[in-house]
Amino acid sequence: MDIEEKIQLIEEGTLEIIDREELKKVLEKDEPIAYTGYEPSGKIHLGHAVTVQKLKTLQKLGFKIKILLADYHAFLNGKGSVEEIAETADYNKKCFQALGLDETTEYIYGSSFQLESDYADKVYQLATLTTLKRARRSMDQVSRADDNPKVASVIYPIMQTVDMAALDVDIALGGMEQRKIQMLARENLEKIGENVPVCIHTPLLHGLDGDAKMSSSKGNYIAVDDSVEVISKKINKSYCPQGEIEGNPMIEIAETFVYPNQDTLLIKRPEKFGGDIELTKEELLKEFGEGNLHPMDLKNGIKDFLIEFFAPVRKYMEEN
Ligand SMILES: N[C@@H](Cc1ccc(O)cc1)C(=O)O
Repeated sequence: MDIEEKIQLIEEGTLEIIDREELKKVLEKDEPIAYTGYEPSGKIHLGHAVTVQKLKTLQKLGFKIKILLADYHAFLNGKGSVEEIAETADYNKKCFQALGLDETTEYIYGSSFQLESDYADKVYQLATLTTLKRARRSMDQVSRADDNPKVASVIYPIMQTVDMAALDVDIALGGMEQRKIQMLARENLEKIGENVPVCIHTPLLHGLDGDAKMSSSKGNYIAVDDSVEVISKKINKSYCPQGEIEGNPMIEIAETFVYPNQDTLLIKRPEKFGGDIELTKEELLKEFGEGNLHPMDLKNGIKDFLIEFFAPVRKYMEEN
């Protein structure tokens, strides 16, 4: 595969790559490193699966993958004690493995290197170079709104920046909510003479309730290890207005998980409602957008897809 083809694969389903020219150089390296950090979270859900899917693509292209289980970051963000968070991190690691990242994937706990003197030295350097305003602003979509923010909230983005140097990454991948932190990191790493990674951002999924963001704290997600019954129940209840494409979580799931993995979506219907149909992405968008496909039918197709798509995850979680 030539470099242009690789870039196209990486670009598919992303919102932005900063920047494309730098990515070309990274792709010429022998074993480039890509990373994503995750605050340990009660459940690993479809939102997380968006970046994991992209990491799998990068892995197939020869990247070394590092997954940061960002325990100290979760602690700084008020998610519990470091010990509690470490336990959640172990469970998350198993979920990532179940999602099909191979054995070469490295899982790294933040706390395993974030106390080292070299690390601390870089944090202090960046603390002198970063304005409070910019650090705070970078956290807008990562921490909950707070009228009286803690110092922790400005240490957080600085540490995320130093992670990139400490883990020696060529690509920093994250959802669009990470954008302000990642852009700050690019500027700051350059200032302290560190390698500046290419930043790649993937779209955020709407919650099943139609909320702007799928998130663990809102409970509006499908977890990758949800049972068949739970998937069915959640999909049946989810927001899916007839004829509406924008902000429709069922359409988003089709675009993000169905079509990158298969050409058509099978929708089973009783004969009296027209019988089974198989739709390409273009057909689905047209039929649903024009109001010709009933939300219940779309939901059934998505439900059947997700049940099958995550069957290997449920199996892995049971066996391990
Ligand atoms: N900020 C990320 C977590 C993260 C932490 C440290 C990093 O180096 C990278 C990512 C989140 O919101 O979940």
